Amino acid sequence: MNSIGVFGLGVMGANLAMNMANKGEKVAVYNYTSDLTEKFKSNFTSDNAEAHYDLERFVNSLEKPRKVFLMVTAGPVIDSVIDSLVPLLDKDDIMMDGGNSNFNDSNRRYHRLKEAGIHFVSVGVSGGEEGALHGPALMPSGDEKVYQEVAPILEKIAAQVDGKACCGYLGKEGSGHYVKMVHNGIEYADMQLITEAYQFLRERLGLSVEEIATTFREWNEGELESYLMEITSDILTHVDEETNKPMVDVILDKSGQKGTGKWTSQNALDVGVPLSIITESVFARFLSGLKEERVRADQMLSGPTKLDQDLDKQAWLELVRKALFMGKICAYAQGFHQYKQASEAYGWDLKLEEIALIFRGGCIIRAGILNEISDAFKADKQLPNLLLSPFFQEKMNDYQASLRKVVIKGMESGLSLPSLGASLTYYDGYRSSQSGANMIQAQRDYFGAHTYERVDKKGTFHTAW
Ligand SMILES: NC(=O)C1=CN([C@@H]2O[C@H](COP(=O)(O)OP(=O)(O)OC[C@H]3O[C@@H](n4cnc5c(N)ncnc54)[C@H](OP(=O)(O)O)[C@@H]3O)[C@@H](O)[C@H]2O)C=CC1
Ligand SMILES: O=C(CO)[C@H](O)[C@H](O)COP(=O)(O)O
Repeated sequence: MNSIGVFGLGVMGANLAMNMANKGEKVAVYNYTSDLTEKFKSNFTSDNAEAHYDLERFVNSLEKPRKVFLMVTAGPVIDSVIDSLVPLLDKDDIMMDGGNSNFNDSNRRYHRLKEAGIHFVSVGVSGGEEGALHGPALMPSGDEKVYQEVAPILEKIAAQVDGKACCGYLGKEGSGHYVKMVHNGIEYADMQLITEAYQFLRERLGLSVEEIATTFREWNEGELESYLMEITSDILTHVDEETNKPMVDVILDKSGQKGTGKWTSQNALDVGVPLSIITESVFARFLSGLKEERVRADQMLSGPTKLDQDLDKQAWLELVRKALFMGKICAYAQGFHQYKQASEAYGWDLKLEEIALIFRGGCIIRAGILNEISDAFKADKQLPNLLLSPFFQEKMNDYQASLRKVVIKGMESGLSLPSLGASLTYYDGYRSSQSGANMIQAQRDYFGAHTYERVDKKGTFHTAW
């Protein structure tokens, strides 16, 4: 009998199944069309992997309670796969969904399957193809007791950092997919911030692609150490064989997106979290999609005509490095604020320090600084915002002037820096003991008699303006 079944042998499913087999699990695999099953069989031979072409045989090859891991296209496909599996499963069997599913769908599926006596575990998966094969970050949720039954497999196949699996029970219902969704939001912000730093270095400081590759490699050895920094410096060393130009210059500047960043921003509006950096990163992808319009606008709309003197390269490199680090921390602060708020709103009891530990390995946003982020939430379970922890408070106080200089210089030069700009605006807004909201309240009361509170006495007031 097999200990687990993987349904879906696309990029992620095939690699996860190989990972499980390589770690000693007896894995049954199935794909709803036979082509990918054939491909899997020709790419991978192992005594631990058994390919099936018949769904019933696939299910019956599993030891009870059966554990089926779905790795198929997120959305309605998951529901149709669940529909096909439910009649073949027994009470107490366990279904896991590793796709990038919307957490609202996962909540619905959890309750629907519960009624059918089947346990549902949402498993956020990050790490791409390589991670799936060698060790992804896994973000599981559902019933804790049920998680304990699948934990030995999940924790074995996950990435390991300092002897700890990048996998752990996160909370009830579909909270695992929620954690993965916000992970992707942070991923969008991190990518956009690196891109803006790259644009500043190239377009304003005049560095060559090779110089930026070297700079990013050096930065990756310090506090900016991260997977995204590493792959960006590598991307910048690639040359297109056809044109002999840097690969990055032959790629069309229109970015795709599959929806998780947008969902993160949509949910931030629902739970009331200022998620400006991540949301600006989503908007930047939308703006990038308007390629033809942007080309037209470039010919019609003017920017600054004259740039000031040449900038001191060494000094500005350090300013940009600090600005990038600060932007990244502000993006993490927003993402973790969203976890905190959602945890309260949905009654999930998410452990922020555990989430940061899971992100340390396997996933796309893995970064050295996650140790400090975890420490900050561990030291103060009630910490309202990462920026208020002693470690990050000191960093922010030290780096804010750099971020300010880079944003001002970039904007003055006509560069569009939505996420660095949003980081600075967030930082200044968050540290403002006096916001402009008194004026908003006055305006609301003026046109709509919405009332306001006063600074000098308790109560609700209205003025006959
Ligand atoms: N790629 C990545 O980096 C990551 C992806 N994910 C998530 O993992 C999941 C799988 O992604 P990935 O492997 O990249 O995608 P692929 O496109 O490579 O694979 C999709 C899988 O879904 C199956 N599928 C599609 N339609 C149906 C259907 N109607 N019924 C049954 N099966 C179907 C496909 O089978 P067939 O080809 O035969 O149609 C295939 O096995 C997605 O939810 C994705 O969001 C999560 C983390 C990272
Ligand atoms: O989940 C992932 C990484 O963590 C997937 O690669 C996802 O597709 C990335 O999102 P997008 O395609 O919207 O950029």
